[in-house]
Amino acid sequence: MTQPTHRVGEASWDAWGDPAHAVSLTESQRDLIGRVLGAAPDDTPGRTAEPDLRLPPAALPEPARAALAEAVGAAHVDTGAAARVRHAGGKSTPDLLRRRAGDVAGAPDAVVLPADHDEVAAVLAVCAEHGVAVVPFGGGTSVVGGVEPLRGAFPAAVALDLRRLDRLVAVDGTAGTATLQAGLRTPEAEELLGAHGLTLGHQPQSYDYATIGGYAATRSCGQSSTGYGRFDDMVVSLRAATPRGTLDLGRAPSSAAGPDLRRLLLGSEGAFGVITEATLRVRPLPEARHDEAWTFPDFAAGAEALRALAQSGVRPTLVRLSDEQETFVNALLAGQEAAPGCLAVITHEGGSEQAAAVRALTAQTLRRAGGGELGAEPVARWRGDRYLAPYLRDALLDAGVLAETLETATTWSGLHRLREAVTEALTGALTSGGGAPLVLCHVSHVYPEGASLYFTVAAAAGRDPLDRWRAAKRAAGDAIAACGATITHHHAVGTDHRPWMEAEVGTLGVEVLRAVKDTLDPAGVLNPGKLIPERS
Ligand SMILES: Cc1cc2nc3c(=O)[nH]c(=O)nc-3n(C[C@H](O)[C@H](O)[C@H](O)COP(=O)(O)OP(=O)(O)OC[C@H]3O[C@@H](n4cnc5c(N)ncnc54)[C@H](O)[C@@H]3O)c2cc1C
Repeated sequence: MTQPTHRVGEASWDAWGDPAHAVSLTESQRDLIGRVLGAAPDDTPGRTAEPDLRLPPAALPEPARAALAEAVGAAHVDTGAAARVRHAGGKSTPDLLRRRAGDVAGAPDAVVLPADHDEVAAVLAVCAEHGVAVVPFGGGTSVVGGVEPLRGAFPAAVALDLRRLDRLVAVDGTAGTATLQAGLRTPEAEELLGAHGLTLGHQPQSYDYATIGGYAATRSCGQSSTGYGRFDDMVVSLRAATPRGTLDLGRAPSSAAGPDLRRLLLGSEGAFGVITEATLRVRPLPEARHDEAWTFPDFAAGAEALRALAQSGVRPTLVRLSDEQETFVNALLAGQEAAPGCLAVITHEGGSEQAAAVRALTAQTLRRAGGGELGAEPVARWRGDRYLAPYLRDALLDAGVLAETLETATTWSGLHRLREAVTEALTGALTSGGGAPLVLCHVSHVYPEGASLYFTVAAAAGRDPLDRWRAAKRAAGDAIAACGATITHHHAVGTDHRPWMEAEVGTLGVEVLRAVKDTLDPAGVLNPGKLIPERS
């Protein structure tokens, strides 16, 4: 059984993905949105056409441009408007709102496309010498401001686009590992691995565009994390270029040789170095997959069932539980009658016998916890739409709806308090004359000790949707911190979560991060303004 390998075209500059997959809302969806949220497209700022964008002239000093051209070849230093606009930021709703409004003033001064590790190292040396900020750019799917081309103290910034690092370097079938270059996107990585009968099993919703290097740099977590693990847990070794030289980290499946320095690069978000390749644990392509949807009377019962499952040691591949509101809204959007209760999606992949055995054990646990089986069909529907859902956000923005997501994680003991607190914060911040927002939530990843909560918010955009979202995000972030939960389970820190980093790791923790940065990047050119809080 192969993993999805469909190819998508170049992503749109002001929307999620391939314009060929753009969707429009149906009349009844529009009607529902108008009635429930009081949203209307006419109330909302329109969309700027690409030819009407006003881009400031590229400010890259000529000696720096010439040195970069020498490092990677003149054809791979692109100062053209199209390239600069497509590297102006990531794919959060605020990113898209800014670009739709024609705000690309912060676009990088050039896009640099190295071919290999040595060229990446050469680019970093040039940028450090000439004082140019350098923003590593994988798929550009960051939703936390991670690829915003901030200049920091420097007059210019370049986006370091890793797309030319796109090779499967080696496969060790005996060890079950594969070495992949950082710029490989998931569909291409899976196609290369599939030819060897292998898979990574990493399936975030940004699957079509995100890259191996981006996953490592953000500690990404795919939807099948229960079975395949988080991305950081798949990493056996890493190679990274830094302004001070190369780091080759990891040489055995496990080691006691001091603190695990791989973990310094995992989640370093381009602030410490540029990951150029990773050796990853891979798995045989699954022989079988069993999909099963379950229903629970309410979210509390569903969460309790997932806790029992996670603590039983039985590991399905994918576990996800929507709350009552999300279950209801998803059914309406699919044009179906909404049943009461909460929907859980569970899948099992692997060898035929193993997948069947785990499925039976899962069913036993969930039945005992009060779950009812709904069969495979709701999962097939969810699976068919899961990589298309982000296109819906663009259609909602067009329809005058502010739609965004955020995520966090905590222990099972704190889960309900966290869900309530974040829901209250978002509802309080986004309730206005137009009505209350919709706040939907699901458990997206489970662990024996706790789970992550993923919130989807929809509200009338109004005249200043950016300002509305900023206030809502601030309220939600404060609520998360007050609950003692993590500010991010898998989206990373970027610019957006920086204000809560000190609460997350403590003052001394921030100092440690600064010390590492000062050692690896003494000029401070790597991805300024991300991850590490400003010195006060
Ligand atoms: C619609 C949508 C759905 C998403 N769903 C998920 C999900 O299910 N799970 C999940 O984990 N995330 C998800 N994300 C967030 C995002 O896809 C992840 O953070 C992903 O890991 C980013 O990969 P990328 O290649 O696009 O990195 P980019 O966005 O290009 O970069 C992210 C950060 O990493 C740095 N970086 C990139 N490449 C390198 C490198 N080689 N070396 C050093 N630093 C580097 C960048 O400078 C930046 O700080 C989603 C995003 C969107 C828009």
